[in-house]
Amino acid sequence: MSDASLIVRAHQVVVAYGATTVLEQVDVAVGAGEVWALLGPNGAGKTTLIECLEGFRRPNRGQVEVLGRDPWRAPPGWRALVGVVLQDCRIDADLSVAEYLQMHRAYYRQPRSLDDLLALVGLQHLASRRVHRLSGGERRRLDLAIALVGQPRLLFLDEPTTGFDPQARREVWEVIREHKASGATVVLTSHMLDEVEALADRVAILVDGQIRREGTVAHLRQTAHLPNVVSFATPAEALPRLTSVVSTRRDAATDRWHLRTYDPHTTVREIEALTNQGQVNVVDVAVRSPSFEDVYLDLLHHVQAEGGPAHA
Ligand SMILES: Nc1ncnc2c1ncn2[C@@H]1O[C@H](COP(=O)(O)OP(=O)(O)OP(=O)(O)O)[C@@H](O)[C@H]1O
Repeated sequence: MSDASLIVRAHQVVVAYGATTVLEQVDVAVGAGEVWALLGPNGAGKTTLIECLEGFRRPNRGQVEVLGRDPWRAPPGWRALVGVVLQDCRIDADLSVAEYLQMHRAYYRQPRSLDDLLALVGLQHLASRRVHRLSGGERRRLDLAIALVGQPRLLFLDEPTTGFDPQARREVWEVIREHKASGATVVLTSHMLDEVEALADRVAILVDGQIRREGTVAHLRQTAHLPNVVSFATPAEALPRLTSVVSTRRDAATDRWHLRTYDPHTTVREIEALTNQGQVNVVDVAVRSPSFEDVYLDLLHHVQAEGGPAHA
């Protein structure tokens, strides 16, 4: 990726709070139209890094360039190109949803229409509701609408769907995908791994102030190399040995076997063969690949065991 195509670039960024260094020579490169997700345990330094990219914090050392500018010294026009949904947006104003959005629309030369914004986040029916009377999830939707008022080229989303019901989460994912489809770039921070898997083109894992793993979800899955689980129900209390299986476990309460395997196709064929030979009577075969949460936890475990920095 050439530097010219980068929307977000950080080079050797260092941030310290007093004597404690919380970001250690962090590099970031996010291209136009990408959804880049930043993961990491509590206290890893994610918010600190994102604040540097948003221009709310000045690194002690290193360079940051976002949309071609140093965010810390960027001109007012730059901020209009950037949308931000913070983790905890407190809105104290005694305004209705529509009035609040209108107030934000006034900051932009070419804002989205009010109707468009309300429809985008599903708040049409609450346009006249006082903002302070919104539920947590409804307020979060308003936060997203505010970030999208100016049709930003770069959108920062910090835990964007906290407090959303499952249907609302999917709707917001669609909004984010549509925004990306319009050519915008998204920087996402979330502890919800299904959300990250659904949205992110690339994922970076920050641990103790260093990006220790980075890549597509598929790449990280391969790196983790976790087994699949083939499970099925059978009254049989013992199974013949299957060559493709790493380990087996029987759940006596449900008469269900769980077989860990790196080659689920072969395992399923081996089970079919046993059934055809009349050796066991197997029903309800299911194959489960590791979730992205399993993958993340496994990578984190390895990173923490390694101690020092080691990029995947
Ligand atoms: N203003 C501050 N002064 C001193 N220490 C701070 C300050 N802000 C954050 N820290 C510390 O810096 C470290 C990184 O904090 P940061 O908020 O960036 O982590 P995070 O990865 O966003 O965590 P979380 O997932 O819990 O939101 C933490 O140990 C935190 O306690």
